[in-house]
Amino acid sequence: MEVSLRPVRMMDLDLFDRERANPEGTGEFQWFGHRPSHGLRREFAENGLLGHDSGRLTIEADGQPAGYVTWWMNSWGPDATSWCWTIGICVFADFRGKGAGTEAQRQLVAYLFAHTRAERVQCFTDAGNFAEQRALEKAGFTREGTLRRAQWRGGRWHDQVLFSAVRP
Ligand SMILES: CC(=O)SCCNC(=O)CCNC(=O)[C@H](O)C(C)(C)COP(=O)(O)OP(=O)(O)OC[C@H]1O[C@@H](n2cnc3c(N)ncnc32)[C@H](O)[C@@H]1OP(=O)(O)O
Repeated sequence: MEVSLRPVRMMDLDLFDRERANPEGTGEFQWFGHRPSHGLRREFAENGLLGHDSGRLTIEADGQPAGYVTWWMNSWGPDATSWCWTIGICVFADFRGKGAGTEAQRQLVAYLFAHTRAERVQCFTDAGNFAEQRALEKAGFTREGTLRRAQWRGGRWHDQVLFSAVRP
């Protein structure tokens, strides 16, 4: 499967909404209940979802929109000197398990190191999300540790696993 990342187009927003509408679309580890979509549309109108401190690109697989990757700024100290990117991903249900998630995250890390001065790209995922953990390892991320009871979802707390890639 040919995987690439490209800027989000207006028509992609409906696909994102469709995928965020229920747990089948988001996957069990990303379902946090119903959430508004107007913020995403407002941001799209403002900057095409390519801001200086966050961004989103559409994943294309064999020319079809197949999901999206996101990134946003986090800091482990003063913002000016200790910021890094945290990334997220959703591969649409029909495209999962075919390598798109691995390749999209590999390409996103290369993109962020090429176009920003980040030293670190990090990512956290549910302790039970083995598909994402495997995809991250295949994409070159290193497992750093467990964040205990860090995320509230589905009526209880969930451990998260932290991964990172540092500038080669
Ligand atoms: C940082 C975050 O954003 S965390 C949230 C991640 N997003 C989600 O969970 C949303 C729903 N899911 C998805 O979007 C996708 O399934 C992703 C992003 C998690 C993974 O992308 P995919 O394209 O499905 O993964 P890809 O096919 O590249 O690789 C998955 C790997 O996990 C393995 N895998 C899948 N399910 C399991 C499982 N239950 N246990 C162990 N390994 C598994 C696959 O076999 C494959 O490894 P392999 O190539 O060695 O056989």
